[in-house]
Amino acid sequence: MEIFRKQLSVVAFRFSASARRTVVVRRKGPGFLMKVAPPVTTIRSILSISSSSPISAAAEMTGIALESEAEMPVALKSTTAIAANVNGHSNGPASNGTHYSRRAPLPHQTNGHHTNSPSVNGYGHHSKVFDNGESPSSNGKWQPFLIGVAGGTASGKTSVCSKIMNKLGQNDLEHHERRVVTISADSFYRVLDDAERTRAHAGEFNFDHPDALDYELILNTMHTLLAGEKASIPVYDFVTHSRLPTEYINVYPADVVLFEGILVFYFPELRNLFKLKLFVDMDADTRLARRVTRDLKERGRELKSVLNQYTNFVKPAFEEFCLPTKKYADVIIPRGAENEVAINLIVQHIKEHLLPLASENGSPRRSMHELEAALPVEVNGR
Ligand SMILES: Nc1ncnc2c1ncn2[C@@H]1O[C@H](COP(=O)(O)OP(=O)(O)O)[C@@H](O)[C@H]1O
Ligand SMILES: Nc1ccn([C@@H]2O[C@H](COP(=O)(O)O)[C@@H](O)[C@H]2O)c(=O)n1
Repeated sequence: MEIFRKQLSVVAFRFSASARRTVVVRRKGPGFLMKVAPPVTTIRSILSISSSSPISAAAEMTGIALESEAEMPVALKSTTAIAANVNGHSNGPASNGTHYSRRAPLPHQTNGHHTNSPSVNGYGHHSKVFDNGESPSSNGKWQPFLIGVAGGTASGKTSVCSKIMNKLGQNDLEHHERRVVTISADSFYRVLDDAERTRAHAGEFNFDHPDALDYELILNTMHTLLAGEKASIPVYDFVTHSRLPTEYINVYPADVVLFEGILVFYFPELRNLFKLKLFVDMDADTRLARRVTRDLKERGRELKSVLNQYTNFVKPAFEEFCLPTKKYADVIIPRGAENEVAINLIVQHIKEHLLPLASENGSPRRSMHELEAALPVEVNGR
């Protein structure tokens, strides 16, 4: 059993779709790691997982031992800010015009075994088989692993994505080096005509109906990213209910794309692009309270209009269009971003998809070692 020594004081766990057991390792003071006997608990007490999920299947077989410690709270950002932050640059004419077209290797890929040598698809390490044994795409070419994150308004979708990014150490990387990006469906509200905009300012436009979104642009963007190309997406302004006219966000090719929004599971074609579907679950009272606070503070709204909009549109549309899509989720995350255990499980799952697998002996374990050398979360297992 090999123990990995890392700087962060985080309890971590090892969970693999192929693993049959889990070992928990806890840091006890600086430089000392202690193996603790894993209390076996059922994964369903931590998060809900639909029976069709690969995680579920493994968990059913496994009996997962988990422990968690409180972490520093993450900075919670507005959805648009997250999209801009994660994806890099608001590279409109006013920006410095820096464009990145190719990802840099991860630190562990420069140590000999996984150098950045070009492959048939031009993405170097991307031309690998995933560690769950599946091809990364149906035709054998590399494709990003698309993850959908749905949930009601203010349920914590953005915060969950932000935590995932933080735990994967992506926010500390240069934008062009990131292997995971988050996109928000908020970037894709369609352009309104004058009459619609007037209604929007009066809180009388239904932004929670699927027709409020520019679905064509969403699909085009997803297909662009799946083709491994850079996509440019609008920057949305919730104060004016419109796209910023001269700005856009460049989304660079990444291994994992998180796409979050209230209706991302509503459209069948979009839904079917997701390899993993997460639903962030939070009670309606908490969501309303958070939405009021956020909309007054960040979206330039008046209390009366927020409450009217919520009663007339947000709540009914949630029940009609969003809630029924919960059944499509592979993983349901109760309590949103507070649910460290669920988020850690998802992070672990993503890490396994980030791994370049084709190591010399083809062992996923060796790839895990490499990833742990590159990512700031302690993981041990086997
Ligand atoms: N655990 C939490 N505790 C307190 N406030 C939270 C928590 N999670 C999210 N929030 C706040 O609630 C609001 C909505 O969260 P966010 O993650 O943006 O949700 P969504 O993306 O689903 O709309 C934000 O203002 C955020 O700061
Ligand atoms: N101009 C707009 C556009 C959208 N909304 C509301 O945003 C909500 C979705 O964003 P979350 O971050 O809360 O998931 C949705 O419920 C719309 O009502 C808006 O108020 N104004």
